[in-house]
Amino acid sequence: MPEIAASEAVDDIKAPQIYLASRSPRRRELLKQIGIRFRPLLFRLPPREDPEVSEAVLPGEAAIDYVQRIALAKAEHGRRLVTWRNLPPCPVLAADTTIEFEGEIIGKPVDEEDAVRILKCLSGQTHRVLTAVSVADAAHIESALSISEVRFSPLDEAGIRRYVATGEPLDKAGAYGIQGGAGLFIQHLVGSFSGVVGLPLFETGELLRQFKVMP
Ligand SMILES: Cc1cn([C@H]2C[C@H](O)[C@@H](COP(=O)(O)OP(=O)(O)OP(=O)(O)O)O2)c(=O)[nH]c1=O
Repeated sequence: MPEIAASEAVDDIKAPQIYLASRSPRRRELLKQIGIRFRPLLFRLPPREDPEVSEAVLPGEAAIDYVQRIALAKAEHGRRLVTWRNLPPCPVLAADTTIEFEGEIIGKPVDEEDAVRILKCLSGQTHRVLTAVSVADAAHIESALSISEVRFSPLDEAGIRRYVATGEPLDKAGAYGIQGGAGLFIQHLVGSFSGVVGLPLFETGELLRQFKVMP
């Protein structure tokens, strides 16, 4: 995990405004973009069979409920870590991103073939990207939701396979990164670019103002 180790050194600052309960390099970059001083709480990946926060979908759960439930659970987990580690009090921020297509929830691909299957589904179609952000301090927890519509151009199998071979889709909901090579696939976006990347900056700013982190 050199990516995490590198940002660990850069972001583990002495006087954070918030704690970040996320391992996503995209969320770290987006927080830096708006000048928030944050201290990451999560470093090494938990074992797959024992995740810190279960991301299993409940039977019949809608994407809009799912994404908000998981963002809240991640923020609550971060808040517990602050208590267990006896860290100075600061709000904790967490987020979750998921894709909704034809009523189905699409998360991260399990492997390359799954990424190919997902991208074939999204090809030539419009899907929704939902990102929920939650901020918690000892007394409160508040959340915001960003929903964007993304239209993919029709993709051929060879193009999909070339993209999947880059490795970019594997750690991303919907098996693509709008901020990366998949930018070539996006015909139309209605909503929040930063929300699709994993942290909607407008909604995040509003939440951070509620917690007096930003003026
Ligand atoms: C659709 C899309 C998703 N993504 C990413 C954002 C999220 O990091 C990821 C969805 O997985 P998440 O479970 O939301 O987040 P994560 O596991 O990466 O990080 P953490 O739980 O530690 O905060 O997909 C992109 O980077 N670009 C895109 O265009």
